[in-house]
Amino acid sequence: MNTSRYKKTYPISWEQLHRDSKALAWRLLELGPFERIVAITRGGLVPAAIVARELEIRLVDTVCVASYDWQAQGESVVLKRVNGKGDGWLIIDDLVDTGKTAELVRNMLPKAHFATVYAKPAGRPIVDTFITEVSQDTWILFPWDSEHQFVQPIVHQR
Ligand SMILES: O=P(O)(O)OC[C@H]1O[C@H](OP(=O)(O)OP(=O)(O)O)[C@H](O)[C@@H]1O
Repeated sequence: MNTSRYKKTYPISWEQLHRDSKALAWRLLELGPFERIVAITRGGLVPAAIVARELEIRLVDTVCVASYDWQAQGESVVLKRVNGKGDGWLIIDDLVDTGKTAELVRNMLPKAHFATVYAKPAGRPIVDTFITEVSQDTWILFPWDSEHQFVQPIVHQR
């Protein structure tokens, strides 16, 4: 595991994720209509469900991408594709970081609108719409990857 590129952690609660995904839906409302959502697994699944609910989109597909080098963001492999050019489709992911995943999926569906909830500077140019930017050296800790636990008072954390 290579954690060296992260200096900060940005923990996100379920409530915040819900709120940010709804903010994304509000923005996408202006840019649609979209006939179908393509969620990038696995991180895109929860935001895609929220956006699908808010925009009343009932056609939801998945593109399944696995990166085998957790936190180091090494090679990504497409495990499942969808066919089509993506005209009028909406691709949803939780995060664009280096932009590698987005590039893969954009090549697959060049006409689709690409939206993420969070974006880091390196990946930002490749997405059409996002809500919150975080710095490149921040590790976004999603609610499905974490649980509540005791922490030391901050005076003891230095
Ligand atoms: O811009 P990139 O550097 O490609 O990183 C962004 C991708 O990384 C995360 O997925 P992850 O590889 O953690 O897989 P998971 O969603 O299945 O956990 C996230 O959900 C994006 O798909």
